[in-house]
Amino acid sequence: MDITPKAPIQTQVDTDLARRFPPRFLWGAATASYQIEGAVHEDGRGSSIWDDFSATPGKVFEGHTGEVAADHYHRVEEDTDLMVRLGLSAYRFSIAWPRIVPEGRGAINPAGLDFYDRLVDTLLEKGIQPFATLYHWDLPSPLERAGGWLNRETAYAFADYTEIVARRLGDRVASWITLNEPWCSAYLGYGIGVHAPGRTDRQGAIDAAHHLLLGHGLAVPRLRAQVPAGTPVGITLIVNPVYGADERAETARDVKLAHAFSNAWFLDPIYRGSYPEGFFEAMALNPPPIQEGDLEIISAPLDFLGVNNYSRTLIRGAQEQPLADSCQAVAPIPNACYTDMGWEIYPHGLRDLLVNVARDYPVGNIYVTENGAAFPDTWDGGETINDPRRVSYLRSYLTACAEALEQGVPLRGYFVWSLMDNFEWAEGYAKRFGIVYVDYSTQRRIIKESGYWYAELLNAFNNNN
Ligand SMILES: CO[C@H](O)c1c[n+]2c([nH]1)[C@H](O)[C@@H](O)[C@H](O)[C@H]2CO
Repeated sequence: MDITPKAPIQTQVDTDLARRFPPRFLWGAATASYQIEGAVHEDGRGSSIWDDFSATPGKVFEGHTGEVAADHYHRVEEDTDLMVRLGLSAYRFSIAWPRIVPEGRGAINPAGLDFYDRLVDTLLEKGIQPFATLYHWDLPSPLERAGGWLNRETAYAFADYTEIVARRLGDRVASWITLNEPWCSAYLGYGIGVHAPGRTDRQGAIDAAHHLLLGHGLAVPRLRAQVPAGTPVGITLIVNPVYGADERAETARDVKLAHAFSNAWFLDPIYRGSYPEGFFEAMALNPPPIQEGDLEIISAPLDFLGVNNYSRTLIRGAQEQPLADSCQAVAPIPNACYTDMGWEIYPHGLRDLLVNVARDYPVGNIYVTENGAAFPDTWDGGETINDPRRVSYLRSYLTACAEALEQGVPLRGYFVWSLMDNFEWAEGYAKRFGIVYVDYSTQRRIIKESGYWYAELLNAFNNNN
């Protein structure tokens, strides 16, 4: 049965592309609590570091905050109906720790659990698999006041929070993701301060990263104890393919450093039980405060790796020995295309990283848990928004996924970022990633051309299987 809405514009139906994906491949869209929910003062929700950061003048574009965002908190029915219209088989969302345990530790807020209970039940009623991320950056403010991820205790608080959520939702959530991109939390939040909590201490980034990883490792067994046997548990990491711009030895050296900084910093402890050799020296920093047994905890076996990828890094080596986080990325690249974030569009990078990660690490299954593009979409009041560049971006990156599958990569699903336009962190609402447009003045949702294209692709896939 063809359930897709008739697109008001003719979108080329990529039936050939759809045919390249195996039966039971999951097709989803992803969001995150602080970016879409709004309702930050409702039903007992506590404050998060992103409430504090966005309220701090100069931190977020034009002082934008997540106070209202896309008002998803009040629009679950409407937004899950949108997911049905798009033909999604899964939906990746994140749970706001401050809604569940407003102080970070201690008292539980029943209304917070009730909200996600309703969301999960609604998704299941509409035939959509819930993929829950436990932490997508909205740390409860009281924990930050106690040191945040610089404080080892936060890792234990995260494990306690995880158990509370899993006890309530564990019987219905299809798959669990502990952390979203701890690299961002650690480096952007504690190292260079462009994300919450806005600290600028590179050693702090190393220490925070360790405690985020420790929280992940502590949370895994607590999750597994509360969910049905076999429920997949994983983590989502940025994985950024790094290439050399030339054949010089210093370029090869710097590519290796940049890979350690971008990827192995987290992949190695999780999947190899140790940090990459020489990494802390290459950062000219001290190792984090590792305690006996930490790496065993951190490398708890997982069922899948969630990969977030949007672009690549191209490196031109510097003569002198650089720090790992100062390797000379090359930009702009002649004849390259860029999204509105200034990220190069390079779909081969996704194929290459999927092949390399599956080869180099025992990741089990892989999901692309985020991939998408920001472009300066505008709405003229019409039935849709023409965003041909996003259609082209998605077609090219999904082709890369198909190529990776054909090379044997155990890719089990793809989540487009994002279901709808939302609060893009320090960029506020200035950057639009959605396949659905949000008119923030009215909260009206308008499916973009890319949304109709994605729905047609999923429908073609369903018709093949
Ligand atoms: C550099 O790309 C990162 O992998 C990345 C990109 N993104 C992310 N991580 C985050 O997980 C999302 O919350 C962002 O909204 C999204 C778009 O910026």
